[in-house]
Amino acid sequence: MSSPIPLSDTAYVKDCGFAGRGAFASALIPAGAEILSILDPLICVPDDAHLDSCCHYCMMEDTGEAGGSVNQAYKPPTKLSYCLGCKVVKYCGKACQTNDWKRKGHSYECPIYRAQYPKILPTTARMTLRMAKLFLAETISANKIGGIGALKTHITEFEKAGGERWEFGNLLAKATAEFSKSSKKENFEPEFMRDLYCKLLVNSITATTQSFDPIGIAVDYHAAMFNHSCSPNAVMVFDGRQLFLRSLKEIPKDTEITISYIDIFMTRKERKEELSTRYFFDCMCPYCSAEARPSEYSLCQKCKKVIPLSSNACPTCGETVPEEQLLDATTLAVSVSSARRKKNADKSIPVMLESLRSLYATRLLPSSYHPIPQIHQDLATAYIDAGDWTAALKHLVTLYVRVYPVVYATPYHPIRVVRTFTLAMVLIQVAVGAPEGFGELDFTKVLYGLLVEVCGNVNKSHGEGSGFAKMARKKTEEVMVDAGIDSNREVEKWMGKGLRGIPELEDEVGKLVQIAEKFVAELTAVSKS
Ligand SMILES: C[S@@+](CC[C@H](N)C(=O)[O-])C[C@H]1O[C@@H](n2cnc3c(N)ncnc32)[C@H](O)[C@@H]1O
Repeated sequence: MSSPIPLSDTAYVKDCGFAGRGAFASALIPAGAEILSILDPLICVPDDAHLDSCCHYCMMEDTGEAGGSVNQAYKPPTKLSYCLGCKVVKYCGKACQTNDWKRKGHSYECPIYRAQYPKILPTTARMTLRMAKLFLAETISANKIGGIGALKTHITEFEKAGGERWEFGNLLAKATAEFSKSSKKENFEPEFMRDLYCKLLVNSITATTQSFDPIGIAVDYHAAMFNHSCSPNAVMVFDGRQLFLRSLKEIPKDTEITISYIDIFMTRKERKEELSTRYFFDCMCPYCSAEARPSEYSLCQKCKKVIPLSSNACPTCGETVPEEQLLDATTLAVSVSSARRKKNADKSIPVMLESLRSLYATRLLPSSYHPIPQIHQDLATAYIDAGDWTAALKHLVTLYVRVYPVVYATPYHPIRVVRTFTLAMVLIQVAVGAPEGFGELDFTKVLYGLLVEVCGNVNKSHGEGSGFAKMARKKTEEVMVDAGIDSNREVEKWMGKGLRGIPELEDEVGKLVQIAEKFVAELTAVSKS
C-alpha cells in the first residue's frame, strides 16, 4: 500500500513497518469518542453456544418468557424462529432473514447445512464457508482496503508451527471443501479454504452482548486494520451486530490507534505466548517491554500495599519480598488460569470457589492479579444465573472496589461502565430481600451513586445514541421515579463524578471497601491450602 487510505472521518490506514498495515488518527481524537462505526460488518454470526438463542443476522438474543437474568433485562422481548430450509439458524423476523439470505450468503449455506442436518457445523466451518462465498462476490467490487483477499493469513508461520492447530486447519479445509459440493453452486478447493481459515484466526473479533459476554464471531476488513497493544488507546463495542470503535484516551493526530486482541487481565508471559502463537508477533508495547502493568503487582504481606513485580522490597513499608513464595504464588496463578482455559474446564461454583481460595491463600496476590478477576466475574455470573443475588453481590462489590479501578483505569472504559450497571441491577435484587452480611450499607444511596456513575460516563463509553446508553438512562429514570427523586437534577449534580467522587456518598464507599475486605479475608481464611 503506497498512500494512506481514509477509514473514517478521524482515522486512516497506512503501512507501518513490521506490523504490516495499521490505523492512525487523522486528527486529534478526544477521549471517549467514536472513531469508527461499522453498521454492517462483513460477517457477524452467533457462535456454537448461541446459534439457538441468537438471531443469525442482527444477533438479538431470544429472551422468550424467561426473566430474572440481569442481562436479559437489557433487551426487549424477542422470539426467534428457525430457517425452515436448514432448521439450523434462527431469525427474529422477516427483514433479518431476507438480509441474511440475499446479502450475507445464507442462500449458499442453507443447502449445505440441510445436507449435514442433524449434525451442525462448528462456528469455524460455518464462518469459513461464508467467507468463501463472500470472497467470490468481492472480486466484482473489492473495496479500497483490499477486501478479504488482502487480509493477513500468516499461512507460512502456521505451517511452520505445525501441531494440532495446523492439522485441524487442514481437516477443516478438506471438510468444508467437501461440504461446499452440496451447495450445487460454487465448490471450493481445500487450499483455498485453508487460506480463509487462517485469515479467520488472525482477523476475527469476538462479538459480544452489551454486557460483554461472548456471543459470536465477526470479521470485517475495516475492523481488521487495527493492530494490538496491551495498553490500547481504543476499544471495540458491539451493539447487536453493529460494531463501534471508541477511544479510551485522547489520541493525538498521526498516532497509531490500537486495541487489545486478548484478555487484558493476562500476565505478560501469558500475553506474549498467546500473541505469538495465534497472531505471530512479539508484542513490544510499553507493558511488554518495560514496567509490568499494575494488575500484575504483588501484595506486601506486612502492610497489604501493592509491590511492583520488579521490586525486591515494598515501596511503602520496606518489607522484603519473599521471592520463593512469590514464585510459587505466580506459578499457581498461571496453572489455575491455564486449567480454566482448557476445553471442558470444570467451571462449577465449588471448583471456581476452591481456585479462588487457593489464590488468595498465597496472601501475595491482590484481587486484580490474573486470573482472580475472571473467577470473581464468572462466580458472579453463575450466582446470578442461580438466582443467588447476595452471593453475586459480594463478588461484584469486590470487583468494583478492588479490580476495576486498577484494570480499567479509565472511568468511561465500556466494560467498567457495563459492569457497574450490572452491580446496580444486582443491588436492586438484593435490596428487596432482607440482605445479610452487608452491615449498615445504605442500598438506596449506593444504587443512586452507581446509576449516576453509569449515566455520567455512558456518552463517552458507548455513545449517546447507543442501545446501552438508552437502556441505562431509562433504568435510572425508573429507579429515581420510584424513589421520588428528580433524576435529571441528581444526574446533573453528580454528573461525571462516579460513586467515589460524590461527597454525600463517601461513607457508603467506605462501607463497600469494608465489605470487599471482609469477603476476601473470609475467602483467604477458609482455604484448605
Ligand atoms: C488483525 S491484523 C491487523 C492488521 C495487519 N497489521 C495488516 O497488515 O493487515 C493482525 C496482524 O497484525 C500484526 N500485528 C498486530 N499488532 C501487532 C503488533 N503490536 N506488533 C506487530 N505486529 C502486529 C500481526 O501480524 C497480526 O497477526
